[in-house]
Amino acid sequence: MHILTADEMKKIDDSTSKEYGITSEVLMEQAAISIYNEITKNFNKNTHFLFVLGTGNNGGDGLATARLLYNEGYKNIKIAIIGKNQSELFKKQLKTIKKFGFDNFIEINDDFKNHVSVADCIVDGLIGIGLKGELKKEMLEIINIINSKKRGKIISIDIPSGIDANTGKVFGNAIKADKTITFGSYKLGHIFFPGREYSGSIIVAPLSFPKKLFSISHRELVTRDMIKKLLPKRPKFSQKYDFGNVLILAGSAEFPGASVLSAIGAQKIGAGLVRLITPCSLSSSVLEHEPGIIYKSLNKDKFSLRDIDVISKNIKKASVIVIGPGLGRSNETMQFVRGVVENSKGPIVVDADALYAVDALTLRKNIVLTPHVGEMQRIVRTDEIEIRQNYEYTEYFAKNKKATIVFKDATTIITNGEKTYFNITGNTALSKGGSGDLLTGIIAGLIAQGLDVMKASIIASYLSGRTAEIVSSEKSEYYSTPLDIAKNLYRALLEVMND
Ligand SMILES: NC(=O)C1=CN([C@@H]2O[C@H](COP(=O)(O)OP(=O)(O)OC[C@H]3O[C@@H](n4cnc5c(N)ncnc54)[C@H](OP(=O)(O)O)[C@@H]3O)[C@@H](O)[C@H]2O)[C@@H](O)CC1
Ligand SMILES: Nc1ncnc2c1ncn2[C@@H]1O[C@H](COP(=O)(O)OP(=O)(O)O)[C@@H](O)[C@H]1O
Ligand SMILES: [K+]
Repeated sequence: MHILTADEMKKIDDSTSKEYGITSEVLMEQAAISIYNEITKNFNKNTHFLFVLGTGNNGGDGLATARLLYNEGYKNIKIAIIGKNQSELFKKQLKTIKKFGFDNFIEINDDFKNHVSVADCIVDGLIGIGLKGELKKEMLEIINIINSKKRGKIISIDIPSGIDANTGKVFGNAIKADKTITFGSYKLGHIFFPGREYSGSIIVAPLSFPKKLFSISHRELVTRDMIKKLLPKRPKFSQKYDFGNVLILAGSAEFPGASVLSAIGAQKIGAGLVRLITPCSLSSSVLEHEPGIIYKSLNKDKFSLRDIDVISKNIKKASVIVIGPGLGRSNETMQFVRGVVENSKGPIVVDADALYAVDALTLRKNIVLTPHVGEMQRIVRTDEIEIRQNYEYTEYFAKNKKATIVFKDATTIITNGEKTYFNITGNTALSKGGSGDLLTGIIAGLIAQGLDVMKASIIASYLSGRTAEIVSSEKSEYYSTPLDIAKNLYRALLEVMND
């Protein structure tokens, strides 16, 4: 499913109307029917509704929904309208609902708090994708009152009012919805925090937008369907060399565990051969965890440039190289990273400490960088909030450097600067040292099986997140560890395969 900016949505709306003759009035009626259907699934005719509406088309959707409910015998409906500049469609909807005999409009006065507190369901149609800048004071006060409500449900039309549809940023404050019903496709504000949290559960009502118009966007949500299509095939008439050879250059005396998780990740996702080379011997044997891994230590503290000669055969044979997890950041090691990248033409996953060498590397499309927030911030040299909420930085960086980036966060961005995918599986079970090392191994294991770096990164992000959800539903987000995720990867895999 594509993920849209507010402008892209407006363009699609425009083309649907001008090129296909399906007018905004028709789309608004469809939007209202979708909201009506959702509401009537969960509430009955005794429900006390309060529609809190702005005077744009988001408010227009609200008026049309209230009218549909009223017409079907839902009599406990109140409508509060905030604002002066009524859009054309809003004006029409206001006339229409009055024609149906509805007249229970309430004022925003001292009684408003009581109306809010007695409502079983508040429908928020204050502002949709038309939000401009910081909220005006009056709007802010109304949102504060609605959010302080102790009981009942809040349903937002299109996007919680106060959330920027392009970034998920909160402008002053925003409605904390239990559910959001949006139209056509997700907007970026639904999938980036804090907007993602304010949206509650999200329902996408298709309306009559022609599907092909959505290709205006180069951004997509990673879905189970997508993963099912992308998973590499495992033909029966094959052997280990058909599933690739992963070379992992990782670890140091200080961080022995990271390399093990990467190796296990590559092995568990189905790579034919996984070879782990660490500078020093690991304190706990990788072989105890996964005897199938081929393991060698160079018996030294850390990697340095001259080790390239020792491992050059392995570099040549590898279908993909992982470099970075637990490597350390000494100058010698950074030279080693550079040497490995220069000595290989194949795909490389550059992670963790190896990301410190990025400025000195000549990147290319089949090199994937997998920074977390701190690493990304350092690479693009901007502050944390900016980088977490501005996917365009990441896209620009990928394009500029001609590399593929997996920017790991609660919403992960996977981009080569031309196409961008957002993964939203996962939870705080992954907010633990080692989750990224595991992810890196899974990405490499998929590249080894013949996928390009984008596809491999999409699948790996989805599967590690989904496995975290499955495992933590039994063991809690506190208890689940990266090793638990690695050992349960099969469950997310089977879920996708059997879907
Ligand atoms: N696109 C589609 O395909 C379809 C779109 N549809 C619907 O249309 C919606 C978009 O409608 P839209 O463009 O009229 O804008 P909208 O979200 O109502 O916002 C404008 C209102 O917000 C107010 N306001 C803004 N900023 C503010 C601030 N900072 N602080 C305070 N107030 C602020 C602004 O007030 P003003 O600035 O004018 O005083 C005005 O009243 C979309 O979300 C969806 O629900 C559906 O019908 C189905 C098809
Ligand atoms: N709250 C969260 N929700 C979803 N995914 C998360 C969350 N926190 C972390 N993750 C994921 O967990 C992984 C953490 O990676 P990273 O910070 O590099 O770990 P490490 O370097 O310790 O191995 C990333 O894939 C990230 O997207
Ligand atoms: K809204």
